[in-house]
Amino acid sequence: MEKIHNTLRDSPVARWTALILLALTMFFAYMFIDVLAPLSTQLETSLKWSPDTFGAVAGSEYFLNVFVAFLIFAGIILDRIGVRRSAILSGILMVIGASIKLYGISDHFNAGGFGYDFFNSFWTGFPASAKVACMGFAIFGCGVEMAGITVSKGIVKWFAGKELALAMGLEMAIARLGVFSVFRLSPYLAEQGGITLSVGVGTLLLLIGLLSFSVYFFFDKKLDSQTDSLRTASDPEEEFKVSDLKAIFTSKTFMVVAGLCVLFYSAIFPFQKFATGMLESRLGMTTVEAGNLFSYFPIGAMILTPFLGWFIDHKGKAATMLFAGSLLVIICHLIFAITPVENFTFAVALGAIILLGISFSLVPAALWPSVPKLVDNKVLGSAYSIIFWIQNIGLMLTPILIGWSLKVSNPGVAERILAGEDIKYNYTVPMLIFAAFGVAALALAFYLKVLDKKKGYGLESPNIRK
Ligand SMILES: NCCCC[C@H](NC(=O)[C@@H](N)CC(=O)O)C(=O)O
Repeated sequence: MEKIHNTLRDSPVARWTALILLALTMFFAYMFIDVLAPLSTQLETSLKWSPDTFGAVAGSEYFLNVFVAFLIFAGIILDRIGVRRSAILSGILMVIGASIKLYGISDHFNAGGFGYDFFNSFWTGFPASAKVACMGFAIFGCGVEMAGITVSKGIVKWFAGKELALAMGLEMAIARLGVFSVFRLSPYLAEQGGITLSVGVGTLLLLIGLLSFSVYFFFDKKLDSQTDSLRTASDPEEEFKVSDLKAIFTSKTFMVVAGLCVLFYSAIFPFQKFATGMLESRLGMTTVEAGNLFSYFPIGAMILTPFLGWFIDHKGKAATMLFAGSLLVIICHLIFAITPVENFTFAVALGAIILLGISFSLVPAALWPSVPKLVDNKVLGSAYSIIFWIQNIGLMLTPILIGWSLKVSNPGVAERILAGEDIKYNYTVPMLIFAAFGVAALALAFYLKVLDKKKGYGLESPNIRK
């Protein structure tokens, strides 16, 4: 009897293999997200992308998700068609979007290739290459965010009641390894064969990611068929209805988590896009050196996140971790913002980057496995999609705000760089803005702790109950 009731998720080999397949695609996806991040200086000289153009391209990843509310639809689609089909759909979107972005920055397009004249004929202050890159990145953004919620729901499907936070922590660790790799690889590839080579390799890797999702498809199908055959007539699967979403939008605690998420991540992901430029400016480094230094950030997060996930599974304390992580992000950004030039040494920068890595482990490790404690499983895909959607609004606007603040707090610098002068931006104002996001996140983390205590969601309790 014991054996008959086992499904694929009860086999550690099967469920960890499923995790690796999902995480591998996210590894390549996270590489692609930041493939241009360490190349801001080259983009400014070769494609005439000023900081605000660079910020706009970075923010375009979220454009369709936010304004067309694609993410909300993606959550509904996920809850309706299930994890495996949603995974394939998201993988295809990522490959299409990446290919368009690749075309936009290619020499072929910029030498007057197909569509160049059209994209060069309007809003001439914004380069044609950036317009096409934005279009491609917006489509890629639909794919990567859909993949993110799909993978989260997939992990809950395989690991609920088991090593859920550890599995999510490992998936994020593998994604961080992608960010680390791209900060090393992208400047190197750009040096060898130009920016096109960096983005070209990133696009090719996304194809491999799509293949990995395709293999996962069969694991997921097998698990569903086993679960269906175990389900009795008296215990049918709960159908998802769009009206169920009301419960999510009206939950105060859920909205506090979503608010904390957008504020915290706005202080992290957009910072990643500007960090290399900031380090180049503050430490007088080359792009490659700054990229190498900053690559310790995702590595720190990569090492710590699974341990913290394990801790949450066995000991709990997720709400406390959200508070501690928010506090750390403020300290780090203030170090970057206000440490006087003579004290801002390599060691100080490295210390702040490591602290930021710890912060970036604490919050994600605690936040994502807490969501299933707040909502019903049948709306879990939609719950993740709503959090992502709110988060995406911040992730889209923040790079634009930071790029703009960098430009206006450094009057005339962009023009002097374009004229060939070797001068640097001052990053004080942008870094203070990042610190302010941290302060607001800390306030919400405190409120969440209060709410959890009052309403007993169990955010401080372990996931695995003995
Ligand atoms: N299984 C964990 C899923 C969330 C991971 C989280 N990513 C995001 O929040 C993305 N929406 C951000 C993005 O795509 O830019 C993370 O910590 O990486």
